[in-house]
Amino acid sequence: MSSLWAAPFRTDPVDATVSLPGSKSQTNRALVLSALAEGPSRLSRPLESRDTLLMADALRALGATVTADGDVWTVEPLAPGARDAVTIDVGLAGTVMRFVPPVAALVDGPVTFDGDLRARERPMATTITSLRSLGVRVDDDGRATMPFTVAGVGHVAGGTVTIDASASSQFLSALLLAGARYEAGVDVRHDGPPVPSMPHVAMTLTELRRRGVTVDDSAPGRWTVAPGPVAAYDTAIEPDLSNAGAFIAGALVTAGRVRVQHWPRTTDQAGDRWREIATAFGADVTFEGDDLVVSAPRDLRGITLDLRDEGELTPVVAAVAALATEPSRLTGIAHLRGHETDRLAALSTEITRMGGAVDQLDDGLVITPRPLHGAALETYEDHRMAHAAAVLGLAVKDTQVHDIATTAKTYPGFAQAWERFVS
Ligand SMILES: O=C(O)C1=C[C@@H](OP(=O)(O)O)[C@@H](O)[C@H](O)C1
Ligand SMILES: C=C(OP(=O)(O)O)C(=O)O
Repeated sequence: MSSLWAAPFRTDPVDATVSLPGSKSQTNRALVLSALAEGPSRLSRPLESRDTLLMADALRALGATVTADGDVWTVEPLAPGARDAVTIDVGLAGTVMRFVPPVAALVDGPVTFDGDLRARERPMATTITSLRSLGVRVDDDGRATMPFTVAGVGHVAGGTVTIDASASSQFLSALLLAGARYEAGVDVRHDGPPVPSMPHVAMTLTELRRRGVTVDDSAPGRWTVAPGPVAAYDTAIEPDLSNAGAFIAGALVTAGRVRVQHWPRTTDQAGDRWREIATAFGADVTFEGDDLVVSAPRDLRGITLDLRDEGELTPVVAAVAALATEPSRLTGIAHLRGHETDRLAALSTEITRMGGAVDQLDDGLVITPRPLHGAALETYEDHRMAHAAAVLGLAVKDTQVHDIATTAKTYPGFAQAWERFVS
């Protein structure tokens, strides 16, 4: 049995300032590209969480060095040469399970991938088949999921590959991140329903270009990475704007106010869409210097949103929608069924458990606000379901949350930060 956390509840408006840990997506891209680079790179203010520590360990297992000195990490790239067989634990991290196999293909030695039980259920077939198309041997005993072994020989032919990245943008980002180090680079074409989470692909392109890699994304559905070196690069990681969502939501559901420190004015992060989402619910959203300030009205409007590009925001958006005054419709998010859990089913179950009304669509949710009552909410080893539960509990008395510690995937200390935020 997992432990139960009594979610803080308050009836008066929150008025708080928050400073967030670093972006998971930027930290893990910086780690991968630094491991593939020509010399040492430094990351300042990286996120130190389960997903990024798993990434650092994975790259160490492949021969990179990652050392921490305060809030600066230094990465020495992979060294060439034959390596003993290793097994990499991906945990439940999509970025580790999708980004590391194309890097492992460059290593001379077998690398086996495995992770949490749920990780074996997340879509992985595209990683395996795309590597095979690029000339890499992958042994999966026909499973098309973990555990599988990438039997690298120290170099990868690369070239043209067609994938269906509609289940996860990470399949595409993964090939682009490693592609410059393949002999022919990579020329990736997408064939299938739209690729979700396109801001994450834009982030991949930005990070590649910062490191001197030539990427062509001028043709729709096609991305070409020229073969060549990846330059060493020192980078400062931005605060994680997706994780800012819980705190913005806390202000929204209490008619309160939150100041999020150091919100970047230009960013590839999907979480930047919180500015538009909070506005759509009826909040006033402004920049004050470096900070974003969100002030919420007493009654929240319902919203109609396509969240295909920012699917990871859905759990917290859904929690706010359940506390609004009008129904909300969230679409474009069929791929969430392959996230940490089936998030559409999980949100429907948990909001319904509190007395709410949720209709599942093939690609989304319709949430109709109803008076909610406290309940013990499940979190399904999903950090963002735990954030959603904390937001619901802030507005609904006697809410308990199973396994709040699952937030350590991207935000160790979330429960303490939340208790400070609401006090
Ligand atoms: O590349 C990344 O850093 C991510 C891409 C997205 O994955 P999907 O495209 O699978 O949604 C996002 O949801 C995930 O949290 C992080
Ligand atoms: C989908 C997510 O994570 P992952 O990187 O494990 O895919 C997420 O953080 O919402």
